[in-house]
Amino acid sequence: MITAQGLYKRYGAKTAVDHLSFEVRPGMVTGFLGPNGAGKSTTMRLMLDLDNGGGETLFDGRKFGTIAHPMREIGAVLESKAFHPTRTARNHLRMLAAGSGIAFHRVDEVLEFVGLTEVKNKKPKNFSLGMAQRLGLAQALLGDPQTLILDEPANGLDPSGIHWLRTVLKSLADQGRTIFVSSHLLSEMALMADQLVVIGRGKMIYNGDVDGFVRDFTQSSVLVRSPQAGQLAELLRRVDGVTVEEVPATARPASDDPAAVAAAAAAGPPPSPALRVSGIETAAVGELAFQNTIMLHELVTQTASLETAFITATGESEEYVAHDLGPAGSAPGAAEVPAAGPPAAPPVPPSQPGGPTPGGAA
Ligand SMILES: Nc1ncnc2c1ncn2[C@@H]1O[C@H](COP(=O)(O)OP(=O)(O)OP(=O)(O)O)[C@@H](O)[C@H]1O
Repeated sequence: MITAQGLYKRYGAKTAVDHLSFEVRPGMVTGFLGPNGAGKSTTMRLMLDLDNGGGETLFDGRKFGTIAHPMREIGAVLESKAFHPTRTARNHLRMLAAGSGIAFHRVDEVLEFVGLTEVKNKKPKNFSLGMAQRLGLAQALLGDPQTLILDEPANGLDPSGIHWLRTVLKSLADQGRTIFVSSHLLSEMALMADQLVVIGRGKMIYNGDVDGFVRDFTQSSVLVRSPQAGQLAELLRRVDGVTVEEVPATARPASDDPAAVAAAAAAGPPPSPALRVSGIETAAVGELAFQNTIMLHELVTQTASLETAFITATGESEEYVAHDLGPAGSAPGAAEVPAAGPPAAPPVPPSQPGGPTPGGAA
């Protein structure tokens, strides 16, 4: 169990972490979320006594500084490439093992576990970000610790690496360990985390279970499909606080397109009309339909995603807000370029997901 009390950090006039208190319980994965610059890394550094600031963090009742061999109790990765520049991956871990009284055979075990056996005699300075993350996790697991604190461990991993990481962290939690992990991959967090600590501008926004976060910051709705949708909509609109929206039917193919007509025929009759209803429980929609002998073809609760909840919860506390990019050449004076001058540059396209990022990591 981690107990953080009143964590606080200022950089000059800026308060990076503003009196944060929370608990991270064993036997589950706790996700640590917040927009860029929210104070996640600073909080993690404070927890591990790597930064000066206010507040106190206890690990199973003890301060980090009083633990004789921290690596054997707390495994942490805060920097993805914080390795010795000239040692091989294996020697880097052997050096750490020696310092904490950990048997050398454990080094080969953890390297095997994270899939780096083939490159164990290579220098990590040449590792990709994903390989560095794996080595970081190997380092954190070296002392078989009860507690793991990981800052963005999925950063740089490929999809199968991310899947593997999720399986590893969940199984470590199932063994009763305490796992505190930050990530910007919300879909991943939705699959991995049981509890969440969400911060914005250094302040606590939410501390509790994942479902509660989505419930608190989004509105769920009910999708109901019925051949008598119009009649049901009328009844629902009479209930206080209920809003009803008609869901447009999927566009039908143009009748003169033989391939589209054949595909539509193969797909069967069009579905009955649907309504999206908010402000009422799913069961109550079903009961209202039943009492009025309205036939239903579908009745389902639609829950918003963790991403939607995150954007709603942290929208006000985003530190870095993007703005629209105008077309190149729209700067003052651009219009005054003489017609005989060089042609204007084409508009800058928006960056593609996964595309190169200036100055970004390889
Ligand atoms: N060494 C420093 N000197 C001055 N300001 C700093 C320093 N380190 C962090 N900050 C500021 O403190 C705030 C919190 O930073 P921090 O890196 O903890 O955020 P974060 O949530 O980890 O962000 P990200 O998701 O982008 O990694 C930011 O406004 C940052 O600019």
